[in-house]
Amino acid sequence: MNPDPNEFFKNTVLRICSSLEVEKALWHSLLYVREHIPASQMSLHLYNPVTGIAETVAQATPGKYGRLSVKTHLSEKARRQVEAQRSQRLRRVNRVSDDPVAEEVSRYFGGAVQSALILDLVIEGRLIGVLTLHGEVGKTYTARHEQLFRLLNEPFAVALSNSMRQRELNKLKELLTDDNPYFQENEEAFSENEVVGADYGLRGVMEMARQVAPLESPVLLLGETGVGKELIASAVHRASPRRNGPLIKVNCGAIPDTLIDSELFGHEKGAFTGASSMKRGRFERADEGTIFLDEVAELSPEAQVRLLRVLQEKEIERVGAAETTHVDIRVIAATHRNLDGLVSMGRFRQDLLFRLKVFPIVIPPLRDRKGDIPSLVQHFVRIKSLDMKLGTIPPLAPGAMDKLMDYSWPGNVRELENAVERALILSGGKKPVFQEFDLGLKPGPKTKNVESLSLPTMDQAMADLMRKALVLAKGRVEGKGGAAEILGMHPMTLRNRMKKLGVPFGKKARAVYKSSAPSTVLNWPQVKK
Ligand SMILES: Nc1ncnc2c1ncn2[C@@H]1O[C@H](COP(=O)(O)OP(=O)(O)OP(=O)(O)O)[C@@H](O)[C@H]1O
Repeated sequence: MNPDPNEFFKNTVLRICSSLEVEKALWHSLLYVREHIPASQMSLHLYNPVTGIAETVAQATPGKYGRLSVKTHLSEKARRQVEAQRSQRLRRVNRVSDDPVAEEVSRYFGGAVQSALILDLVIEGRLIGVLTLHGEVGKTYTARHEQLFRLLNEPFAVALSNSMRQRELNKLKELLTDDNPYFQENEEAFSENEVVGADYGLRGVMEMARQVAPLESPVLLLGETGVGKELIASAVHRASPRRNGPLIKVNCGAIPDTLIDSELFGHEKGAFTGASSMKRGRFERADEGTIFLDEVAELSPEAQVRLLRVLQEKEIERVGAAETTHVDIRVIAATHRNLDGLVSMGRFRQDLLFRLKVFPIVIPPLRDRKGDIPSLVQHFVRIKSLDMKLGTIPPLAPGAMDKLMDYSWPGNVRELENAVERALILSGGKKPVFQEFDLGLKPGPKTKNVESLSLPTMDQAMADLMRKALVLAKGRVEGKGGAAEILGMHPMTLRNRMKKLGVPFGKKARAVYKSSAPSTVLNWPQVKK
């Protein structure tokens, strides 16, 4: 029986308004809609044209409904299709697989052989999301079905838009309640972001940071404690397309083993004693942004396995949850330890190291870039004087800078920062003479707080050489000027050795080698003698 369009519209709107939960409203609507249009499933999607991510947020079948967050990175072809079909707001397809966008989005749910009606939800010319109705196998939709379905644009656009607003509010509420310390950390990271020495002692580092920032590749920051690894991580995030997303820091060494799962992956309500409400983990909080895993070498073997899984699958499982959640994250890891050494001692997983060490950046210690000390001192004097409301920015006492330059700075930039602060406090802001430097700072022994490293093994030295050859060959293994030719080896033998030693090569790695200027070759991690 053909329903009167007005009746159909009115009755569906009543169902949409029957619940504040968009997934329940979708289900009620489906039960009514399928009395007039053949339908086995209805789903709601969002699309972000900047990231190219389509997200399925709710889905209903006659038997069940659910709120979801299943994200699909659309291929280039599908993204072009989204743009091309802007003028055609309703699409009727005989098989879901005939439509490049629907095919990719529904891959996760099956149903590629069903017919479908796909409606762009638009209000005041703005695309809010997409409503999809899946038919039954073998039954195609008619122009009449299309005409009825088109009527659902406005009510569903309003329902989806309200639901998304509510989701944003909940996210903010969570951030402000259970995530307060991280939120503050992030705010700080963004306001104090000047990298002193970017054009001088840290020029090589910043060049590498700039090269890798626009890519999605993981970054591994290596260097002694206090050299500025977190600062560089923040600089990479800010220069990346994810800059508007969160930068979530995890100090892997500071979380007790018993809490690490729930901290990183979150937990469901009632998952264990004390879990009185659902909590999102830090990976989930970093969704559409960057996660900074500081002191990554301190993770327990169990946590390393789970981290590897997140890096491979881009999925996490909250403690006590039956389902997995997709996360869209970029990983920056840091450590002051010698990860290769830890791998050979069996304390760090080799497969995890390969995943993290796609693009290593070594940050040199302060004693190796003394030229940065004057500008760092000036920088810290300025910001600390402002913090302390001294009302003036004091000059250094004569000779103080020479003493600062002579010192070996085992604690690196953080130690220098603290020394400046102490000197300003001692001088009381009146006579800013930096007396403490005269009294306390004697040139120390040339201490190195980086783990003492023995001679490289043959394998380490070979792997290092291969990476350098790949940078010079812009990632090409074979052919004229390729890494095999540079090293005087047969390409097949080189590939086998690189596989064995875990040196990344091939299409994906090529982009990274290509974007590394030959001048950065020397910045690959060196094994110190
Ligand atoms: N190049 C720099 N310019 C300005 N400030 C810097 C620089 N490098 C480090 N700092 C400051 O020194 C302090 C230590 O830096 P940061 O925390 O980034 O080091 P880290 O290597 O991550 O330390 P850790 O190994 O202890 O985690 C911070 O206050 C940071 O702002």
